[in-house]
Amino acid sequence: MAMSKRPRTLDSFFSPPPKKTRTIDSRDDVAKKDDTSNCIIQQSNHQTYPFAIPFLPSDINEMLNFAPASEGRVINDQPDLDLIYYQPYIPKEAQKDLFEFLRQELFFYRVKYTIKRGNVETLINTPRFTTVYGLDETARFDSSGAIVDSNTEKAVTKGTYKCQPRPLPQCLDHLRTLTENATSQKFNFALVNYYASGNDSISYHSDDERFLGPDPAIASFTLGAKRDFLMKHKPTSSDYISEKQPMKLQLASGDMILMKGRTQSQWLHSIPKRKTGEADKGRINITFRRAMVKGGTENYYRYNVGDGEVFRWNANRREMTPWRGEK
Ligand SMILES: O=C(O)CCC(=O)C(=O)O
Ligand SMILES: [Fe+2]
Repeated sequence: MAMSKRPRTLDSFFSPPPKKTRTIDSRDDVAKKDDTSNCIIQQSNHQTYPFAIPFLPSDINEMLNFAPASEGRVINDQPDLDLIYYQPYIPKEAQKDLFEFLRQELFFYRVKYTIKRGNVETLINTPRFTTVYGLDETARFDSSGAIVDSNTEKAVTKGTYKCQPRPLPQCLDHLRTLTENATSQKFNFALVNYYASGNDSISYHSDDERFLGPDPAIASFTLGAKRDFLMKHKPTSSDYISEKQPMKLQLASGDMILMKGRTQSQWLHSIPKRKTGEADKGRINITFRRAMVKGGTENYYRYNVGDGEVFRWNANRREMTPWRGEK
């Protein structure tokens, strides 16, 4: 991770055109000549990406050197609750640019899947845009973008994964490294949600899947619109107040909440639908997590990429539109 620690200078973005396209970083990160402006665009690419994702612009990158922008506040005054709330984590000057960069440059999905309750199959339309990058601890991407076993370093055999895992693009990998350093936690996945309006939401759930191991730490970022984040204790025989009266955090752009300890095993969280206003500006949520086994990888791609069409932000129409291979 030497690359992400060194502040990148303007030079590496606007240097003379190279003789030929050359590989800059591990995986398929490449420097490409942009014919219109005659400058070098560094981008992350991989055979699984619908399109390449530019590196973080150098000004955003430099502003992120000042993250975390505030000290984390511990919230553990309720049974089993264990949070650190950075209000904000992303410096003020970088919040809007980072939000707009990620909304413009990432590809998203609107995942549909069926669940079976007893004998009835129900079609679920995920009420938000999603995307995911990463691989569980049993494997990693080598410098060519191939998946290799973490222990043997040998390429995993075809069919080891049913899904098609994707490496984190540089822009998310950089934020991951910063977050790891600030929290002393390790992460191998970035899940991204885009809530286009108050009609997009996530219902009460906990991220307590076995593939995360016991008491997982999850770092959760907000960019863009402010949204209410509700938390309530799971039902117990102790009848805690927090089982019925949810706690409300108004997550604002740049905020990060680290959920750890017994938070996932004992609490539920949600982003409820909202009628109008602020939410229509759109909100990005990024969660960094650490999946321990292959089942985690399969689960994350199934529910955050799925097999439907690709969406991309359309700056003219100011909405996510189906992407059909232009650019
Ligand atoms: O959007 C958020 O803040 C929460 C997202 C979330 O809980 C999840 O993706 O598991
Ligand atoms: Fe969650």
